[in-house]
Amino acid sequence: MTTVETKVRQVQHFINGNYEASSDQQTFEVKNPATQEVIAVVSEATEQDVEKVCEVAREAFENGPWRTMTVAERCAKIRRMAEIILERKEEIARLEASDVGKPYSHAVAGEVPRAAHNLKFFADFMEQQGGETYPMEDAYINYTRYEPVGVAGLITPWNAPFMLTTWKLGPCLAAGNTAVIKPAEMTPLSVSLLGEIAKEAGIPDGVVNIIHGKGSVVGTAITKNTDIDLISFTGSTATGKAIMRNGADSLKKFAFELGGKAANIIFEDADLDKAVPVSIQAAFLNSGQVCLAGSRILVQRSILDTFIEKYKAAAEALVVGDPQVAETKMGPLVSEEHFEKVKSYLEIAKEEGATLITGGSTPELAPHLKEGYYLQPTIYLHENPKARICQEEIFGPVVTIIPFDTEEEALQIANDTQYGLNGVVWTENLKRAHRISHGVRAGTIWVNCWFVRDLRAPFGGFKKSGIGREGGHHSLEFFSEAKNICIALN
Ligand SMILES: NC(=O)C1=CN([C@@H]2O[C@H](COP(=O)(O)OP(=O)(O)OC[C@H]3O[C@@H](n4cnc5c(N)ncnc54)[C@H](O)[C@@H]3O)[C@@H](O)[C@H]2O)C=CC1
Ligand SMILES: O=C(O)/C=C/C=C(\O)C(=O)O
Repeated sequence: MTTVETKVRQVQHFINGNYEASSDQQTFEVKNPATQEVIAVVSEATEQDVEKVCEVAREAFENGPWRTMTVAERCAKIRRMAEIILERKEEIARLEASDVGKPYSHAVAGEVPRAAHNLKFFADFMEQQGGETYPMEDAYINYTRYEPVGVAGLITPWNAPFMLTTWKLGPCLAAGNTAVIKPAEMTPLSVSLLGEIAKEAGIPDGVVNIIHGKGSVVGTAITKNTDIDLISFTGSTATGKAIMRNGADSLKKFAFELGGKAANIIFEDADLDKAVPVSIQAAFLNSGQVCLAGSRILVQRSILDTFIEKYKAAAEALVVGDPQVAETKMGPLVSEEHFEKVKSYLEIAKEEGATLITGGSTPELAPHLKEGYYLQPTIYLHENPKARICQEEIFGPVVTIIPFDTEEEALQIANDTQYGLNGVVWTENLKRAHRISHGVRAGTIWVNCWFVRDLRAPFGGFKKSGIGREGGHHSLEFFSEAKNICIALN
């Protein structure tokens, strides 16, 4: 029995407090990746629509009440958004499951509550902010204020649409900016609800705006628009580069959280009872469509056979199926195009001489899922860390085990990548844990755990994994302009 939603939704832009169609009435369809059913018809913006939404957000910033209202009043409204999200969490999680294909159980217990927390956290955090003061003997005193930057373009990806949009919207609003949100065209459903949620929470019209359409058209138009002062983007490294090029003429501020190819390093003294299940999560959560995925598992050779035996059994035990069903641990890939991209790596692995440990084809599925974009959890073993499957971000349920002998070799392999978003280390040796954590060139290192998030901590990537940091005061600084005021005391 499937609980997959069959109603076709109409999704429109949210501009100045109202949902509306595109000026030319163009739309595009969105499909459920588990079944290929059409689940939504979405308005597709023209460049003129983008101009309009940016003007609305600019007007709301310059002349609306948002940036000048008290921080307490602003933050109360943001906290109310968080409450509404929790009140509607089942509905939002159902949408995320039918749009992205991620298990409902994960969305309802993990990502949607985290989305509410993103908003509440930044509202609370903003209220605690102070500033700096620098007295110059008894002659002058300097003090700083943090003021909003202006209009923010928030361009978000398809893998965790609702959670990742609120991760940007929280600090953007708390700091007093207005927003033009551009959700990924493949997964716009949950994010489109943020318009009505903002309105119900009492956020003034024009502060939160949402515009739908292709990245190449709508994303580019937002990036080039002179009413937009800054862009916060999460997505692929290639798109990050395009945004930087297109935003250069208008000299925008950028925060980029881009791709990854994290090393998950398992030393011979690791507690495998913990390392194996967490490394399964790290590889196959959201079908591996996670920028933080531990998709290169570096295993010390002395425990290679034991690790492979346990890891293979755990991967084969994962329930792959209907994202709407409680038992499902892994759903489909997000789209046909992405499915084909991920499958192309199975051919590449064959050509590169990788050893297939398990997976590599479509799983046995219930009849209603036969058209879905499903792939088994797939594990390869490869001795060559330079192979493409060890270097490129596959963004699917495909993981490669790479053996190593010494600590130095592990570090060398871990750092032999263009990416540097995160790394994972499994060892019971405290000194080694520190040594490896210091040696891996990445923005977050998890020791004996993975994807544990404290929203105060800096989050972002080294190398091609990003520019800048999000989290705590890092986010607020990005969404603020610091102003120094110097006062003569005599
Ligand atoms: N969180 C992450 O790190 C993510 C990484 N990826 C990686 O990127 C690969 C490609 O996925 P895509 O859907 O193509 O991701 P993408 O980076 O193209 O899409 C992310 C967002 O950027 C927008 N966008 C696309 N082109 C744009 C442009 N020129 N200007 C402004 N905005 C633009 C999209 O509409 C979407 O809202 C994946 O296979 C995966 O490897 C994709 C999504 C998220
Ligand atoms: O926890 C965060 O703030 C960010 C998580 C990012 C992803 O899940 C992703 O982009 O894949």
